[in-house]
Amino acid sequence: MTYSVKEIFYTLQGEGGQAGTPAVFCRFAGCNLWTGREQDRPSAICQFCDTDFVGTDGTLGGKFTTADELAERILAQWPASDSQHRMVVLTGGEPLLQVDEALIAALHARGFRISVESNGTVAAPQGIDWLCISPKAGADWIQRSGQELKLVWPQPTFDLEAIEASTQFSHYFLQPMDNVQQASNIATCIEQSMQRPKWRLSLQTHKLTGIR
Ligand SMILES: C[S@@+](CC[C@H](N)C(=O)[O-])C[C@H]1O[C@@H](n2cnc3c(N)ncnc32)[C@H](O)[C@@H]1O
Ligand SMILES: Nc1nc2[nH]cc(C(=O)O)c2c(=O)[nH]1
Ligand code: SF4
Ligand SMILES: [Mg+2]
Repeated sequence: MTYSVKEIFYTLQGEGGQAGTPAVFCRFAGCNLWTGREQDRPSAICQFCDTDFVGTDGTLGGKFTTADELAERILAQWPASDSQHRMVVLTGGEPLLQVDEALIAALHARGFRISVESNGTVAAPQGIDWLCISPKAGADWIQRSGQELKLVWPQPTFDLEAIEASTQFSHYFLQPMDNVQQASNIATCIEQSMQRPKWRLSLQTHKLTGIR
């Protein structure tokens, strides 16, 4: 398996139930719901993406021909003084187009807790420690269980009650869509959460703090 990686960087998880936790981010190139080209955005299944996941030209990006090679590059970003709190976030693009059992084993062998950010269209392999699913209206939503459901909101065709009844996650979050209507999206998320307390507000704290 050759892994195509856009970028690798060390930061704090900005979103969801693990916000504030130091983690190495590995952003895989490519997605099944958008090409990543601006001219294709209006016709894409997922049209609100805030991320450049095209190519392998970002910080420490590249093609990795083995799981061990990629896991070593990820480990090299972690503070040498710590072996107890290693966490990696596999994201993208859509990471589950590339993440396999070999990579999971190679990261676990190096003491990492493995978090994944996925759009839920691909069944997750075994061994992921924290699976965050963020479904997209209009896409096939297959992976309906995990640690965290992080619904970017509003997405008009989604119904919160129906989602609650058809999923099994440990935590449920509403994350305001970052677009020109962000202020009203935040207000809508707060209102929805207060009406349906199963859902908590997830802010993209890395954007608020100006970290990566
Ligand atoms: C860039 S995606 C990559 C992982 C995967 N493809 C997915 O969609 O979950 C990482 C996270 O950012 C969220 N996201 C993307 N664009 C956003 C936006 N404009 N506003 C808020 N969250 C956004 C996604 O829903 C997902 O939870
Ligand atoms: N700090 C930080 N936290 C994040 N959580 C999810 C992200 C993503 O793009 O997948 C992300 C990101 O890009 N940066
Ligand atoms: S599914 Fe994720 S990576 Fe793909 S276009 Fe949507 S938000 Fe971006
Ligand atoms: Mg992001």
